[in-house]
Parts: sequence; structure tokens; C-alpha cells
Amino acid sequence: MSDDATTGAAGAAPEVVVQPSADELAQSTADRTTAALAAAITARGVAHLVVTGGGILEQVLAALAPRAEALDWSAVHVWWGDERWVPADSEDRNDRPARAKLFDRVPVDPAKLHPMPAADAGFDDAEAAAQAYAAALAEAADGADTPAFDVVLLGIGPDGHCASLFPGHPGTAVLDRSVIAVHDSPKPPPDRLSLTFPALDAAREIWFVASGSGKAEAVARAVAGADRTEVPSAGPRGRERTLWLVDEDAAAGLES
Ligand SMILES: O=C(O)[C@H](O)[C@@H](O)[C@H](O)[C@H](O)COP(=O)(O)O
Repeated sequence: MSDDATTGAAGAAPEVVVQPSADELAQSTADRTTAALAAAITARGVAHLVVTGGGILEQVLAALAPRAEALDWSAVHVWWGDERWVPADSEDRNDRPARAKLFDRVPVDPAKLHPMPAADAGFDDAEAAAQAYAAALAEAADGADTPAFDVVLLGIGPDGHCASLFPGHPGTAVLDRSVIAVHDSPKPPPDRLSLTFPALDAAREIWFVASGSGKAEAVARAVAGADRTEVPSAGPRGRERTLWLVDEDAAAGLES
């Protein structure tokens, strides 16, 4: 991975877009996602989307389903930014609501749907599963470690985490891999898989989506450019765009 990719220094400065409510945030983010993926397909014949778990992101995925006709979903690769290290049928899996709200409802190519491995998928441990996911990313990447994701949709925790990169956790210091196993996560369940900063920084566009007053302080610290080992959401920056898509409650701590 290059120095630029590891530091994020070359990434785009954050831009903030505020919507009046969570519903308007979900609807407008779905419109924006549809347009960005369609533009990627027009330009390159293929699009790479990264999704994660979380309440507002589930609303965004649900809002994408009725817009399916505006997009050639068969040309979209879907990757996960993080996943909980639990069995495939666990309610805790991030891919379950994502499939139920969107990917079971649109004509995505099953070969282009890339869930992170489940804990009962036959890997020795989460580390081996992380390596396998890194290999799948590299295989789709034309010589790089990861595809240049067209859109990465990230939620943010009240503590400032994104994906499964948590404040002060060892994962925030990993620069030599695209995927890590995470243990002792402060947010349950404790064992997870996550993309790393270098993998996220390789994206064309990173979009944080945040709703509610519980996120206001973390949003303000991240947008102000806190140390990413302390406020991980301050870290990832898209090469072309870093967008903060927030509702008024989540924007409450931002300077106007
Ligand atoms: O696996 C996870 O727990 C998520 O990927 C996590 O990073 C999530 O996106 C944020 O915690 C925001 O979640 P909420 O929107 O539900 O607060």
C-alpha cells in the first residue's frame, strides 16, 4: 500500500450536506447512491459499492429498493465494510438486514455479492477469514489491494467508530492489510471483521451517513479532523470525495 493510501492525506476534505430529517436523509442518500453507481457503470462498465450495518444505513438500503429500475444492479459489486464474527444465521449479521431490505429485492448478480465470511463458514479463525476476504478484494482489483470503491456508505457510532474501527483499538493502526479481525470490540458482539483505513482510503468516494443527536458530538469531532486513532470516523477520506450526509440532529455540533 502506498504512503498516500495509508495516511489518507491525499483524500478529499470533508463536505457536509444537511437534511431536515432521518427520512429525508435516507431518501436523498438513496438518490445520490443510485446516481453515483449509474455514473460509474456508464464510465467503467462496473460499479463497486461498500455497505455496513446500522440503523440509518438500513433505511438507506430500504430506500434504494424502490429505485431499482434506475440502476443496472447486475453490474454492481457489493462489498461489506465490516461484519460481526457470528454464524451465518445469526440475527447479529450485518448482511441479513441488507439482504432483506435490498439485495433480495433487486437483480444483483450473486457472483458480485461479496458478504464477509461467517464464523461457521469453515475458517480456522477470524484472522483466516479476514485474509480470505482480502484475497477476494485483490482479485477484483486489477493489481491493487482493493477495488477503487465508487461509493462507501459508512455509519458512525456515538464514540466516533466507523466500520469496526474503534477508538484506541489496534485496528486503527493497521496499515499493511485491507481486512482485519477485530476482538474485544466495545460494541457487541466482540468479534468482527473490518476493512482497514488503507482499504477505505482507496475509495473514490466515502460517504458517512449519520442521524440523531446521539451522533452530533462524534460528527463534529470527525469533521473537524480529530486524530483518527481517537475518532476513527475522522480517518477515511475518498480520493475524489468525502461526504458527510447528516440530518439536523446529527449536525447540531457543527459550526455553521
Ligand atoms: O457492525 C456495526 O456495528 C456497524 O457496521 C457500525 O459501524 C455501524 O455502522 C455504526 O455503529 C452506526 O450504527 P447505528 O446507525 O445503528 O448507530
